[in-house]
Amino acid sequence: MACVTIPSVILKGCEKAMPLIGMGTSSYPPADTETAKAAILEAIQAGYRHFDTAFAYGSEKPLREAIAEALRLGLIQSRDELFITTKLWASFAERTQVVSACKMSLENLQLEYVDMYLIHLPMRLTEMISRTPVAEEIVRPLDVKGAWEGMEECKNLGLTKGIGLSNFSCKKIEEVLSIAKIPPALNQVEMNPLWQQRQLREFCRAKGVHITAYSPLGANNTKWGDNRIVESDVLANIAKARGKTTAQVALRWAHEQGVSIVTKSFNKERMRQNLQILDWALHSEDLEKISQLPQRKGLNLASIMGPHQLVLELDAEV
Ligand SMILES: NC(=O)C1=CN([C@@H]2O[C@H](COP(=O)(O)OP(=O)(O)OC[C@H]3O[C@@H](n4cnc5c(N)ncnc54)[C@H](OP(=O)(O)O)[C@@H]3O)[C@@H](O)[C@H]2O)C=CC1
Ligand SMILES: O=C[C@H](O)[C@@H](O)[C@@H](O)[C@H](O)C(=O)O
Repeated sequence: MACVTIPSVILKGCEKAMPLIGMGTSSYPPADTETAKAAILEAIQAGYRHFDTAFAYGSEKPLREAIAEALRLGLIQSRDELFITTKLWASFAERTQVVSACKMSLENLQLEYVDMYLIHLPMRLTEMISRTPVAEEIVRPLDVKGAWEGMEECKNLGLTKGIGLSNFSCKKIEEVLSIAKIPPALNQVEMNPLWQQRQLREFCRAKGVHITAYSPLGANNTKWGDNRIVESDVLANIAKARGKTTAQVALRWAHEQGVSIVTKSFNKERMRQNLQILDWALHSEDLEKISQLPQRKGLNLASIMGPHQLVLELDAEV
């Protein structure tokens, strides 16, 4: 089967162009190493070159094994052909720990550098946790200045080609911009037809911060998502009219908004289907219908971390 070529975007302060569609590696229930590795290899064969991982997902090691295997098999000639994003976990989100946390991820990945390093969440945990929800005492506000200085140090040391944010609101991004020597290249947030992020996108456009959409399919079949996108009648009707699947309509919609996408499928057919969104377009009446869909946030941090005051406040920010 043919391998799709995915267009890339040049990001502020990032030395490497980022493919506009990336493969997510956060799976539920968590995939075992062999399953994740096989899926990533399959994705490379399908044409994916951007992989989104995080210290917290436990998918850095399977990704390392898949990269090594892809090189062995000659699916790629060099690691440089891949764009690897990983994330600073909240338990290490303070000035003195950022660089060592980045090195820990590099060790897990067996890479000399990643292409993008993101602050995973706009909060700090005072302990390493292996399960959620967490106790309220360990949840702290993020020291934005200290954490961002640590991220800048990672970039200056050559541990990453670019640095950015994830799950940051307009207010929190403003705080970063007010102290940044290197501005954040992007903010990775939930975005899909049912949570379109209009306000945040407008703000980021004005500030030159790129948006990456996560859970573009609403993360169906995971504990942090639901089936409201893949089972939406409005999207299904548009899909029928265009001869596409509902998932492709959701992904094409995000693509047409000028954002990049990270979406996860460990299924050979679906991961290929999700790349077939580049050579057709939604009609203006489709876009009109999608713009009228009622909005609801899918991923609330409080449902993961616990309904703690600080977490509820973060969830309320846009
Ligand atoms: N920064 C952050 O805080 C967050 C980042 N992320 C990142 O974004 C990635 C993608 O988001 P995610 O939350 O996984 O959700 P997605 O919206 O990408 O949905 C993934 C789910 O949809 C299924 N699926 C994939 N393709 C199709 C299809 N064509 N038709 C029907 N179902 C499909 C997958 O199952 P199957 O594998 O069986 O196909 C999986 O259950 C994550 O893997 C992670 O890397 C996600 C959440 C938070
Ligand atoms: O333990 C918590 C989880 O890792 C969660 O907070 C994040 O990982 C987020 O859902 C994501 O998928 O990026």
